Amino acid sequence: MESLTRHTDYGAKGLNEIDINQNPMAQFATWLHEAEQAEIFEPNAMVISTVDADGQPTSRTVLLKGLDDTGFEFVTNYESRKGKSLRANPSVALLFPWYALKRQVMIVGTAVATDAATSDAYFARRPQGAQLAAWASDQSEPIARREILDERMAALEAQYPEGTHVPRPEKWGSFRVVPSSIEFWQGRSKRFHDRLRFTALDDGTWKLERLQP
Ligand SMILES: Cc1cc2nc3c(=O)[nH]c(=O)nc-3n(C[C@H](O)[C@H](O)[C@H](O)COP(=O)(O)O)c2cc1C
Ligand code: PXP
Repeated sequence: MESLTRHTDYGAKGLNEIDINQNPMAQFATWLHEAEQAEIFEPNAMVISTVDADGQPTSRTVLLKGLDDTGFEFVTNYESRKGKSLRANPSVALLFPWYALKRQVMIVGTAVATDAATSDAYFARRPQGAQLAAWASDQSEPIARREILDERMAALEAQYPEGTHVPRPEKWGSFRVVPSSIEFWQGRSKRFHDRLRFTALDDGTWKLERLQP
């Protein structure tokens, strides 16, 4: 396996304290826009790590669905494995792995369920198939056969013909991750990378530090 011994050079493009936006959410929006421009697959995909009631960490990918000065939003099933973990422990880590740009963004924060109106508004914008899938799936629970899921879906499609209103299941909705730190990582040659980390201060401002590669 050639990839295991490869030493790819991550290039000369740096990240410095002068050029970085002093508002990390604005800096994040710039990098997300650049990931979109680079046409990488699902630039808004992020890995979210949670810790369950027993202290066991787990990670999985979700899509970023909203971004503003207060945090990062995603949608999921509140009764899923991650939903249960977040009820027990709201601490999370987010990772945006933009390898094609030799970049990653690492966020530490706290996840809070949004209000029902926010979840309703997003659910209403989803394609009907995805709305029905949210009803059909008890996310993260084992099931004996794929056919059972397909039968559930067929029954839902009969109940809600194309174009009819599908209400949001209560078990499904959005979370907002309120960041306590945001690190911007830019890969550089010789594994001598740039790392700039913002930490939220009590007065609402951010402290910026450079970390060693
Ligand atoms: C690119 C990608 C995007 C995904 N986006 C979501 C998402 O936004 N919400 C979600 O619940 N699951 C999403 N999934 C599925 C999750 O990775 C995961 O399988 C699911 O949420 C169950 O996780 P859990 O059992 O740890 O709760 C996505 C998977 C991939 C590969
Ligand atoms: C199970 C699941 N829920 C939610 C999402 C994200 O929301 P949406 O389907 O509205 O893009 C995804 C995206 O892959 C998903 O797989």
